[in-house]
Amino acid sequence: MRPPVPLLYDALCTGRQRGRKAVAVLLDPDNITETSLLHVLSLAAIHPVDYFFVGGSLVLSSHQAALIALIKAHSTVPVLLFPSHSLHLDGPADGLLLLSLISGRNPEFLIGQHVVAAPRLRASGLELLSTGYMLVDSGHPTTASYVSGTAPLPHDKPTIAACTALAGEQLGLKLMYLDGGSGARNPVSGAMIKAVREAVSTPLIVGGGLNTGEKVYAALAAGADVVVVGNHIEAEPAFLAEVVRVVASFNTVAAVDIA
Ligand SMILES: CC(C)=CCC/C(C)=C/CC/C(C)=C/CC/C(C)=C/COP(=O)(O)OP(=O)(O)O
Ligand SMILES: O=P(O)(O)OC[C@@H](O)CO
Ligand SMILES: [Mg+2]
Repeated sequence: MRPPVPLLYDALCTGRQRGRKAVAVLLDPDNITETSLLHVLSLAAIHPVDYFFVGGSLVLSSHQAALIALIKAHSTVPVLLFPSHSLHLDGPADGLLLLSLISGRNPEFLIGQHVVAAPRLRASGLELLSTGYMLVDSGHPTTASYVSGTAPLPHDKPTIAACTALAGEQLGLKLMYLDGGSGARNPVSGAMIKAVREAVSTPLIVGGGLNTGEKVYAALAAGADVVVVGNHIEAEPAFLAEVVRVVASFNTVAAVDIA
């Protein structure tokens, strides 16, 4: 099968070149029902978001494909699978964050899962976005670090994160994702985001514990191109409006700069 045209990746790169910031809402199939999803979709119709990421560290529920179909029935926003395992590939998504957990030293999450998934991924026709995924210590163990059996990057070591991202870029990974983990008590620091931003030229995604407008602002100001918000929108869907407002404030400035 011919690989799909890299529409999502091209849009990310173009957005980055123009200084445009983006927001992704993370929908965890284990924490969302059809009713709560419809509510988020109705809010996103008023406060437009750029991506829906769908995934979770465990995914015990079996309705991931149905949830994605529901998104597709109500929204044109691209859906990217954000799988933590090669078992979590179902649903009519547009693309997939093909994570390699470069902050860890567990071969299963650096290459093992990918080998198992490769034939299915090729047959899926999904746009694959190869992503250097870095878990960062957020003050307490997160499901993602526990499930992957890896130590996260130390919170106060931006240089290690920068070298890790640089190595990932040199290996050909096209996106970098700094993640404090779902529900992180402390989001990734501005110093670490800035260090990674300066080290690589790939688009940079930042998430984990972004539960106030100020934290979203700080991540974007430090150099994130895309912010991901999951838990706090699950708990308080109205937060979506605030996140979108903060992201839009950066894009207004970018538009004025270009004009
Ligand atoms: C190659 C394929 C298809 C899969 C491998 C994917 C890899 C390497 C994953 C890295 C390790 C990992 C466990 C990542 C978690 C990513 C994820 C979906 C995070 C969001 O889940 P959370 O929301 O943090 O966790 P909860 O489920 O606790 O909410
Ligand atoms: O759920 P939150 O804490 O917003 O984190 C989002 C995401 O980056 C986790 O992988
Ligand atoms: Mg979650």
